[in-house]
Amino acid sequence: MKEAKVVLSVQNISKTYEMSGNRVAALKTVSFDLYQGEMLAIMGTSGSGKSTLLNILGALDKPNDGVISLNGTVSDNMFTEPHATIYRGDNIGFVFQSYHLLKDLSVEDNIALPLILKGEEEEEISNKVKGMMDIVGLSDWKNHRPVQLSGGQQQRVAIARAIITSPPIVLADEPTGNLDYNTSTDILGVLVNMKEKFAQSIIIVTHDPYVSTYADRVLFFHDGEIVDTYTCKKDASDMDNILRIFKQILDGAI
Ligand SMILES: Nc1ncnc2c1ncn2[C@@H]1O[C@H](COP(=O)(O)OP(=O)(O)OP(=O)(O)O)[C@@H](O)[C@H]1O
Repeated sequence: MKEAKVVLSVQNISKTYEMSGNRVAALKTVSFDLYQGEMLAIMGTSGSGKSTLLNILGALDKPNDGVISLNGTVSDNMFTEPHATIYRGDNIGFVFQSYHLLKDLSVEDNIALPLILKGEEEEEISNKVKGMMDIVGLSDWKNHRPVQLSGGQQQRVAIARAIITSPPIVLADEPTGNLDYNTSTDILGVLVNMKEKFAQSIIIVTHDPYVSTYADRVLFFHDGEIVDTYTCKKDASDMDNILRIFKQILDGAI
């Protein structure tokens, strides 16, 4: 991982919310690099700033301070429209816990949507969607509506839709949060497969230590700060190490 290219560099990001006169420091000078082809898990206690971070990285929310550079370049306009929408469209694929599929569209059309919005040619769209449905194993379900699919199949559609435009970064917020163990394993396999095939970088927010064992690195958040980092060894010790660190944070030992 050391020689890999830095795709996203997050430097001293801070975010404070003000509600009814109360100030909440959701992120306090958070810094880290995301490498090309890396799966980075974000774990942490409730309210530690994980969703806030994901929203900022996806230009859905604006930090009060700090800098984000993409491939070594800082965009001053990243958080203002229309630049934020362009940044998202060119660079980010989103995967959510609750899939966020359009219920009236078929599997095929849900996956095609980002390409249609980008104004790609019909034939190009059709070829890309067909290829993607093969990769995620949904070709036989192409005319189904989301409601006719299992949770795991719906998340496969959501992943296919997130990466159909080949974004360099995928932001996944609890992507297996609604799925059972076997289906979670299946979906994590799809994400790892995608990252290996297309050298994408994935940030995955999770409460589940098992999910984090699929990552290359885990950042542990507490009270708006990164309090520990763990590089996965990709062996049976990962689960124990991740659980131990998380428990120490919950116990207040870190
Ligand atoms: N829009 C908002 N307005 C005010 N406060 C907010 C807002 N969004 C988040 N916060 C506060 O910022 C802090 C961080 O919230 P955030 O949702 O990022 O945490 P989280 O780690 O994702 O939590 P969880 O694991 O419970 O989803 C919390 O104290 C939360 O109450």
